[in-house]
Amino acid sequence: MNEVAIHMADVGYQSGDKWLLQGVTATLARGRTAAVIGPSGAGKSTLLSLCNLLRTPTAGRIEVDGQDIRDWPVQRLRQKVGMVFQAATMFPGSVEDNVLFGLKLHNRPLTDAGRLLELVDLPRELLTKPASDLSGGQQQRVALARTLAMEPEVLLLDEVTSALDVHAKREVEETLLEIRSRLHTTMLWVTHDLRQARRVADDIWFLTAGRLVEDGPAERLLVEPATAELRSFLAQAEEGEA
Ligand SMILES: Nc1ncnc2c1ncn2[C@@H]1O[C@H](COP(=O)(O)OP(=O)(O)OP(=O)(O)O)[C@@H](O)[C@H]1O
Repeated sequence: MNEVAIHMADVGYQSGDKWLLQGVTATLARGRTAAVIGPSGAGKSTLLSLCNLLRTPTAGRIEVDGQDIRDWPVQRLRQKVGMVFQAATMFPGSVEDNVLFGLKLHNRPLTDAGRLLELVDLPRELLTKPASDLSGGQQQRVALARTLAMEPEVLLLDEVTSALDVHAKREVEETLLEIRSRLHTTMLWVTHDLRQARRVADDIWFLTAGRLVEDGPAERLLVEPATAELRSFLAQAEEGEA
């Protein structure tokens, strides 16, 4: 197994005549979590969407496990690199139908959906309930269980707690951290919440205006940012927290 989970080399993404990302080069080692931070519109979601080919990079290359993602069969890539979004989408049907959705779609052996629910701290009694009856926090956990059913090695998390109230946010965050320590999942975690980034990140990727301005260990970047851009971003975010 490759020690590098994700490697990006000079990655760019163009939409129309606008480059939404340019010259992104970064490496995420297996088992680590990088918090992707930066101002609104910096390209954070775009960067995530390139990693499982929801969008195709216009320039450069992205490797997962040492292999160019364009060489992966896309279903295999998406099984290996799972994604969870800000607003959990529940499919019509029961919680169980939702948890097993990906496995059925890919004709994979069905697993114990109750065990997956327990992994995300939900009681298995919920399996038979209509998914639409659950609270936002519970739906986000079901979305996570649905992704975990595919046994991904990498999780792309796009503001997964930002639609939740403070209590549910901390709970879903804790669940993710437990999953990480149990399954050693590598995570690329977009967040607007600097406090959350401090709690969860091994590494920081700081994007602004489509460029990766700084990346490296969180304990260094969050304490001694090298660039004026990151310094000013952190100062503003800290002001917002006060
Ligand atoms: N398909 C598209 N075509 C053109 N522009 C787009 C497209 N998708 C996103 N954008 C623009 O690209 C830029 C980057 O968007 P993106 O959603 O990746 O940023 P972000 O850092 O995740 O922002 P936020 O923190 O607000 O979610 C924004 O200016 C956005 O308006």
